Amino acid sequence: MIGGIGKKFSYHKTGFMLMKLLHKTDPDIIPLSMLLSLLQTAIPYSGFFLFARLIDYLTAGNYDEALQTAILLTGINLVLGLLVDLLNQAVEYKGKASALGIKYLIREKALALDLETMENAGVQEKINTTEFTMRMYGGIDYIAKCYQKIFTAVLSIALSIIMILTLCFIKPVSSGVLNWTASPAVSLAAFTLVLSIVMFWQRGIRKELTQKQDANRKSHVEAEHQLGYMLNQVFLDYTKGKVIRIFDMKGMIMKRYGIWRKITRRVYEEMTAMYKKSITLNSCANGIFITFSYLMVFFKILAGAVSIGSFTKYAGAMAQFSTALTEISENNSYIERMCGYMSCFLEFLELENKRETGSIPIEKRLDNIYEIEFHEVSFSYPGSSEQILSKVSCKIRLKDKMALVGENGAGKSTFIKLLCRLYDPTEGYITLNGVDIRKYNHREYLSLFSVVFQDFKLFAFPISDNIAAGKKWEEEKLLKCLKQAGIENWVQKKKEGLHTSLYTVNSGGEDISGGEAQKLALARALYKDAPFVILDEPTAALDPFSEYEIYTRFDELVRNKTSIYISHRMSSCRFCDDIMVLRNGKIAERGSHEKLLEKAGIYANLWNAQAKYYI
Ligand SMILES: Nc1ncnc2c1ncn2[C@@H]1O[C@H](COP(=O)(O)OP(=O)(O)OP(=O)(O)O)[C@@H](O)[C@H]1O
Repeated sequence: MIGGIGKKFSYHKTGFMLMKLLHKTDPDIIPLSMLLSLLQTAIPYSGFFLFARLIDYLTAGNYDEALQTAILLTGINLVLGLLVDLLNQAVEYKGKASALGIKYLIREKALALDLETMENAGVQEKINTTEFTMRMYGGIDYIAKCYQKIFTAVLSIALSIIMILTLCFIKPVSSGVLNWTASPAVSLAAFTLVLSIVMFWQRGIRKELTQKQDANRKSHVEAEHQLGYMLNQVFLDYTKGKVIRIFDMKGMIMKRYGIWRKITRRVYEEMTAMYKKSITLNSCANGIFITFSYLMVFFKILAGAVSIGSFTKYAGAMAQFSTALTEISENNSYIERMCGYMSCFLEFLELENKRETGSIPIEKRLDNIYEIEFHEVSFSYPGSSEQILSKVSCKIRLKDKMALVGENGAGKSTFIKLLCRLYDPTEGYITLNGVDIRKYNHREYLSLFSVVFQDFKLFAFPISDNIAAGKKWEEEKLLKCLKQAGIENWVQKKKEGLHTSLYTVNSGGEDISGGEAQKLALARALYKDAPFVILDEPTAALDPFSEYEIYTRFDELVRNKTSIYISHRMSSCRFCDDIMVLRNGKIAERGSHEKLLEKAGIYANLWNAQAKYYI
């Protein structure tokens, strides 16, 4: 399932799978948490037994034994308390470290997935939901903590049931009405009845809470996502500051922010009211059970079934039982809330890379004889019915300089995305040297292309990492590519040279102009030295001199390679051997510059329209 916040897994199945994942990242956490639960349970119960004994010794006047019991009680409490503290810290620390490891897993998967899947709105929603949940409510370590608390509560319940049943079955020694009220049959029946009422009540409270959480989930995630966008990419993104000021967008931005803030506030208020209600109702259920417990023990003491010292033991066990029921109910609600969100994370991890279908390696050819052909290729973007390309068939001629021309939105960039297999055709297929490109190993196939995208992206990393794309770089080759792109002098003037960081002005980096950035993007494409060079509007931000230089060096830049050039500057297309004109999703015209002018069709119209302004 790709789209939306799904509920593919049940809450506890999600929880179980998350715990498995946590166990994989650190196999110690779960055993340590279980040990912690055992110790946490041992503290109150050892206390109940020893305290009961202490009171009995005191009431019987056995002061020596009373003193020994008091010392034992204090010692056990001290040792267990210390161990619980140490274990708690270890589990907490390990949990946080694993949560970071799991965050790393998300980022690694996001980079490994194919672009088509990552662009899908449903997938983005899954990532947003996971990130938001971990930020707002804690990560998988928090869910593990809830499970640990539930485990402690279950242990506590098991011990208290044994004690309560023992108490129920102890027969009174007195006669009359007390004999009847404290009899095992009545004690058992009363205990079962009160327990059923309390459990039924708590189940109702939890169900209502879960329904409310489910209803609020979608709007909550969307509102938080919008607020996150406003905060990180509008208010704090100084590069948008000039547009905001020139177009006086402050009012509009604050209004939008206000709307989303109102939605989040409403969600929080509703959830807080619901939590308050559930805590109050749980406390009432708790109160009923504790009152019943005290009465039962009280009757047993009056009927002579147990000693006065046993009051603390049995009443304590019953109070523990009731608290443990509430703990289970509350932590179950937290788990349901978290797992409701975090099931998205598991669905995201399950997504498969659509591009990892092929395995044929790409033949390494020094002669660069790679021939690509489109066979009746049609394409619509996922989720859209609009056909961007329709039954396009064409061969990209070997080592030609080809130009792709067409009006805005004609599908030129889409053609390139299909060629590089960032997307697969909806119909038809593409071949490389006669073999369907889906059969090739995708990473190897991608290595054939060097592209300067229209929206080329540089990163706030050093220039060297931007150009060599993080690979081990050779200085000489790097400088040569920078020179070919016309930006070598600019880089050499920088104090840090190739190590200069881009954009991070606040921490010693360099802010760069649009044209400089485009030249660096061109240098990156040249450094890759792939057999296909694709340049999508590569000179749009360049000044006339720089553009002229690139054109004159174009032959040298793409020598011995197949190149595809996309530009709305028609004059640049004349350098190309083959021009393809796209219109309405089809190849409307194809030929050399001279041939297409002669044809007096779309290309000639585009050429003449532009030529008019340059005469
Ligand atoms: N990721 C996407 N999802 C949906 N539609 C898209 C996506 N990318 C592009 N389109 C649509 O596909 C059509 C072709 O876009 P494309 O970018 O291929 O055109 P182009 O010829 O390169 O345009 P331009 O000359 O303006 O750069 C456009 O209508 C565009 O809105």
